[in-house]
Formats: sequence, C-alpha cells, structure tokens
Amino acid sequence: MSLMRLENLSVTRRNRPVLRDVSMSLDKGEFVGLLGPNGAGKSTLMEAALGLIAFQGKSDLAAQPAHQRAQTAAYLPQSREIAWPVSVENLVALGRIPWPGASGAQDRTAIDAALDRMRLGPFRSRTATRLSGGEQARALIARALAQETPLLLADEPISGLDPAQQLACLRLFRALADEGHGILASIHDLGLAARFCTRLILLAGGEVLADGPPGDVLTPDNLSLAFGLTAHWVDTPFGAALIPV
Ligand SMILES: Nc1ncnc2c1ncn2[C@@H]1O[C@H](COP(=O)(O)OP(=O)(O)OP(=O)(O)O)[C@@H](O)[C@H]1O
Repeated sequence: MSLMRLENLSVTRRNRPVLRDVSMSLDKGEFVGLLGPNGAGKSTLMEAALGLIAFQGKSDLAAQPAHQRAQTAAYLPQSREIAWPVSVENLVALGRIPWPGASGAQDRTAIDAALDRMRLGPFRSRTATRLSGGEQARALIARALAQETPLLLADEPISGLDPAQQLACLRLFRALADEGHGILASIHDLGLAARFCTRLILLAGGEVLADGPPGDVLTPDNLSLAFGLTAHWVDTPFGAALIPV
C-alpha cells in the first residue's frame, strides 16, 4: 500500500532548477535510503513532498490537510535546532500534538516507547538544550517516533551519531519497516545504506539516477556518475562492503 507518491515533482530555488520531474512512491514495509551528493536535492525532495516549500507536479502528502498530514508523516529535519530549554520528555511529548483525541495513557505509552527505542531513559529529565549534539539528535528522532505515524521522513538521521548509535538507529528503522511503517531517510554512508535499506533512490543533477535494490543502485557506473567516485564491492565475512578508492 502506497504511503507517499510524487509525480513529476520539480522545484526551482533562487531561479535554479533543483529537482526535475521526480516521480516515486513509497509503500508500507519499505525503508528507502535517499542518496546523492551534497546539494543533490535530498532535503528539497522531503520538504516539497511534505508541502513545506513550493513545487510543481504532484505530492499526495502535500495535498492533505495539515492535521491529516501530521497524522500520516513524521519529519526529522536536517537542522537539529532545539529552540527551548525543555526536558527531553517534554520535547518528545511535542510529537503527540497531532493526536489531540488520544488519552493521557496513549500519549504516555507513545512517549515512553519512543524514549525507550532511542535509549533515552536516563536522559528523560535532562534539559534538551544541554545534551550533546548526538544526544539531541536522538531526542529529536524520539519526538518523531512519538508521533506514531505510518510514514517517517528523516533527513540525515544518523549524522552526528557515534557508530554504535548509527547501527542502533538503522536497525530500529529497519524493524519499523518490517512492522509495516514506511521510511524515507537521506543517508551519506553508502555501506550502511546498502546494509539496512530495502531500497535506494540515488539523486544526481536534480533527477533520479537510479531506484531499486541496493545492489542495482550502487553500481560502479552510478557511483561514478553521481559522486565522481571509484568504488568496489568487496566480500567480507560480514557481507559485501563498499570500498571507495
Ligand atoms: N532555502 C534555500 N534557498 C535557496 N536555495 C536552497 C535552499 N536550500 C537549499 N538550496 C539549494 O538547493 C540545492 C539542493 O539543496 P538540498 O539541501 O536539497 O541538498 P541535499 O541533497 O539535501 O544536500 P546535503 O547532502 O548537503 O544535505 C542546493 O543547491 C542548495 O544550495
């Protein structure tokens, strides 16, 4: 079942075309990694899909009324700004705003589950603005999880996380997809994206260069075209690893 569909989405920023005729859909159970060089348009694609910036073409999410959209899609923006010195628990509780009809018990369960999933139990009473950068990033992911939406759009969710937290976060996203959620996450680490995502979309020059299973997308030709990078897949005891040279 499709959770998100873009048809011929184009975005112009400062009179420059950033995205051209991007079409894609994302189904329940998919963890899609959005790849591409800096400036390729990954954040722009998420912002336009959510209706946060002007675009041409169609986005079914952007067409929804705001309250319905907030019950469909949680969004983790790339900027990790936390504006107020609230407790981590209260920051995560902001994720419940789209559900005014939920009971206190439902809200509490969602907040506790999100804190637990991001291993933030010991931080719940701490002031969010006084956490480390990676801890703040995890608290913001927890806020998005507390929203309990079928769809999560996460812009560089593992940026700033240590290696163990990166793995835990991607394992969690994969588990959420296996439970039936749909996830679109921009990721710069190609090896981790290949390992955890069910599907990859590679953006380059404002267009979708490749869309499919990781092995089909991360080909030497595509990596050279998108990043100007020479890279090889090497078999290791832990599975295939991508080595840039
Ligand atoms: N608010 C803005 N106003 C004007 N141009 C912008 C704005 N935000 C981004 N751009 C431009 O749009 C293009 C795409 O930017 P975007 O942030 O979508 O790229 P990205 O793929 O997410 O990059 P990165 O990997 O560096 O996060 C870039 O050329 C960028 O300079």
